[in-house]
Amino acid sequence: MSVTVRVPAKVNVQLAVGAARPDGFHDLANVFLAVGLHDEVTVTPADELRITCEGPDAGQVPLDRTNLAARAAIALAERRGIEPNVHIHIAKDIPVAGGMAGGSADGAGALLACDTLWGTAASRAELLAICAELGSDVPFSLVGGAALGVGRGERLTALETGGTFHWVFAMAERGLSTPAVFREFDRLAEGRDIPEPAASQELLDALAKGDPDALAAAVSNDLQPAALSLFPELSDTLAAGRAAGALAALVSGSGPTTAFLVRDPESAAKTADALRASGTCRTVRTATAPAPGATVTHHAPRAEW
Ligand SMILES: C[C@](O)(CO)[C@H](O)COP(=O)(O)OP(=O)(O)OC[C@H]1O[C@@H](n2ccc(N)nc2=O)[C@H](O)[C@@H]1O
Ligand SMILES: Nc1ncnc2c1ncn2[C@@H]1O[C@H](COP(=O)(O)OP(=O)(O)OP(=O)(O)O)[C@@H](O)[C@H]1O
Repeated sequence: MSVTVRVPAKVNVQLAVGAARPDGFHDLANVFLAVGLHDEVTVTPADELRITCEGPDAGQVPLDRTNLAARAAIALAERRGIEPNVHIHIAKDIPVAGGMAGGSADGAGALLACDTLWGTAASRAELLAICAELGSDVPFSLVGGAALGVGRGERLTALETGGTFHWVFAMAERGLSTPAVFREFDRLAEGRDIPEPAASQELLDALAKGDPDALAAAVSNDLQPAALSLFPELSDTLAAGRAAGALAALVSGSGPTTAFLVRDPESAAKTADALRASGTCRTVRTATAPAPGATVTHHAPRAEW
């Protein structure tokens, strides 16, 4: 028996960040949009917990119990008093440490895959609670679509989207650590009053209408100055995308992946070509949004030999 789950990456179309809380986290108004770049997580019964990973960034993925997919399997097994004896294979297409919630996607994917494999029948509420324990972005990886996340970003409200949005993503030569970017945000914010984070009504209306021009006018990312401070070369990538005619250019979440909103598939191809030619990034991908959340794509008995 094996189960495969497909899980999307995300881009944050608004990331409003409040002051650091006593627990070190920051309150957010985090508008997530799931995009059509995916990891696939396959689980198969095994003698002990084991992780393998394939894909261009596989070398950077931890294969021990710190992997979010392993932590998800362990969390569910502990709740049911069973052993997490499963082989987890990750086919990784989401950039690692790119600000697109790749590790979170694998956590949500492994959780849904193990629940299906083990027949543990967790409710949606229990799955979401386990996701929130694993990381702030993990609940969104499970639900996908578009959502507003408050608190650490883990308390979600689904959002309406009125159409398909076209995106181009430029992956950088190196990663950025999410905690380091939040620390840089705190450093840059020192001595300033930080307003309570709030979702922008213009942005929610633009999503609901499916209007790319209105969305482009409303996107914002409070972590962008911190990401650019740690990785100044990203300004060149943003400038290259803007010069190619992107409607909006922004850092995705904590970066360093940069995201370009474009009007249609033709503009996506043109912007992607210009970014590739600019020599300011490692790889370039196009994708549409919103994409569905974690989905079981394969659930079958192991082939008989
Ligand atoms: C930047 C985003 O990707 C935007 O969606 C998320 O806020 C980060 O989500 P994530 O990677 O799932 O983050 P977590 O694993 O929960 O936390 C990693 C670290 O990021 C910082 N962190 C994260 C979320 C948050 N609301 N405030 C924070 O300050 C903390 O230093 C934390 O120790
Ligand atoms: N399944 C996983 N895939 C990738 N990285 C993982 C995984 N599990 C744990 N990690 C660790 O998490 C770190 C961040 O990886 P990840 O790809 O999730 O970053 P990210 O996309 O920037 O995250 P986010 O957008 O949620 O802030 C990696 O450097 C790695 O050490």
